[in-house]
Amino acid sequence: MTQQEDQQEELAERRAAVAELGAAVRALTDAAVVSEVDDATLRSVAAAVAELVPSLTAARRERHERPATDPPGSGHRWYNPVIGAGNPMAPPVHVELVDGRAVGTCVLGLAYEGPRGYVHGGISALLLDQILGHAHGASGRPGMTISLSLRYRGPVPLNTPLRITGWLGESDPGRPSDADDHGDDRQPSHAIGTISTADEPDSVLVEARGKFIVPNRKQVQRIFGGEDFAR
Ligand SMILES: CCCCCCCCCCCC(=O)SCCNC(=O)CCNC(=O)[C@H](O)C(C)(C)COP(=O)(O)OP(=O)(O)OC[C@H]1O[C@@H](n2cnc3c(N)ncnc32)[C@H](O)[C@@H]1OP(=O)(O)O
Repeated sequence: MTQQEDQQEELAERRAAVAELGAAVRALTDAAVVSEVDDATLRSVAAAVAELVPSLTAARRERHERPATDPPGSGHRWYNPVIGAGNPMAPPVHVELVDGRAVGTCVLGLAYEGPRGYVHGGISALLLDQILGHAHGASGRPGMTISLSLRYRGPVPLNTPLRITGWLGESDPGRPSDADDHGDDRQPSHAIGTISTADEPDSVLVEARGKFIVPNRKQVQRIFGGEDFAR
């Protein structure tokens, strides 16, 4: 086996272990928010969970440090709060590119509740921001959101397969389209997204409109210390 194959196998192992822990803690979260067991049981589970923390934090990363799952150039985000299999707060949403559109699927449990039985509006915004980011990134220029507005047309049901779709709209006609003195394309991209149930994809429950920019060199330096932020 070559050294590169060795590294690939190690990476796959690491990602599988991270996804396993993510799924286990996600199941724990789901159990915690639906549980109606007695107080003594809640307290004993709380104590048992608290005892587990030090075994995880024995080796930890800090802000700006890459996790072992996401080596430079991979473009992976195993702890992303929407798509990351390793992040227990992520549903996680499974995203595919279909005919230039980003299409996400997921089921949201009671941990994401806003109005009783329905998804919290902030969670819908989180999901849409991410899917718009994928639609923008699909053009080969991953960017950052500079504005996001939502129209909540109908409540989004929990425990129901959902479909989240994002695509790019027309560019802003009021702005220059060519590289200017910043040396970058300064024209923000408009992205549009929707949430519906998988059963009724044409019935839009939430609609989002966002603007994305591709940070120029100075901005990448200022915000990310010069590292290619999308890779
Ligand atoms: C496959 C992969 C999947 C990848 C999938 C990944 C999906 C992840 C999706 C998650 C996306 C996120 O959540 S991103 C995180 C949320 N977003 C952020 O944190 C961005 C926070 N904002 C900032 O840091 C800043 O505002 C900046 C860097 C964007 C701009 O600040 P600045 O450099 O001081 O510029 P400023 O003077 O404010 O800007 C003046 C005007 O120029 C515009 N402008 C500024 N920079 C640019 C630019 N680079 N390009 C165009 N336009 C620009 C501004 O919008 C503004 O327009 P006007 O207003 O005058 O019209």
